[in-house]
Amino acid sequence: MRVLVVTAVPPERDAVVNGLNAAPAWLVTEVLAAGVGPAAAAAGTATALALAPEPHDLVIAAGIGGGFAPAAGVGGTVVASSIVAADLGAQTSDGFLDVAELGFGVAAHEPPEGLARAVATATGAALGPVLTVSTVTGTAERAAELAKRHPGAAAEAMEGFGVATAAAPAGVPVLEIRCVSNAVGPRDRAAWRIPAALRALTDAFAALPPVLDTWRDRG
Ligand SMILES: O=C(O)c1cccc(C(=O)CC[C@H]2O[C@@H](n3cnc4c(=O)[nH]cnc43)[C@H](O)[C@@H]2O)c1
Repeated sequence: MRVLVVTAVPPERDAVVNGLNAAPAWLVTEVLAAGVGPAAAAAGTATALALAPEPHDLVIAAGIGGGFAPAAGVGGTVVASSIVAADLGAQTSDGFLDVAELGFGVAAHEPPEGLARAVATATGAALGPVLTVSTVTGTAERAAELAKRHPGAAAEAMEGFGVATAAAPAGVPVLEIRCVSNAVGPRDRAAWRIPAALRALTDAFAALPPVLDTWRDRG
């Protein structure tokens, strides 16, 4: 089974690689640090899929992220039930219109439901929408606006929708796994707990192989 994991930065890539270091031989993984933001993520994912000697069975967007209270606290893990483009659209006098409402395609990609649920169970993660934003939320007002528009939102990060957009035309299923380094809300960079989130990322990927083993046998 071939799995492409796309992170943003090298420390995230290394945390994923550490989690996979005891993975069984049937699980062949390629782990990228493609850059920050949806455009870099999409470009990196599309290139890796196109250059692969054999097709991939699964793509996983992974890394640290902001958590929405109370669903996801710092140090916790979130598995995406949907991967949502949360700030791609148009601001109007009646509010935000997403890219689907504008008639330009989809505003969310859906991971395989059973797989996402099984990964959440195996990793002790919350299962909920993960929002992709190009601008990190920095105020309570923006956090409340996003939470209202996306009921149940569990996390935000900057790459998932780009990864999923590149995987979709290749017909490759996609997951997103985020480990929470900070709360979504007023900006307080000093409060980000990056080492704890990276440790959680390693733990999440160490727990993945048995779930993928069951999934690849699904028939
Ligand atoms: O400084 C470091 O050591 C370091 C190590 C790993 C990652 C970073 C990053 O700054 C990664 C940026 C990455 O993080 C995601 N992220 C994290 N929190 C949020 C958030 O509240 N809202 C949106 N994105 C967030 C995002 O996906 C960035 O790519 C630094």
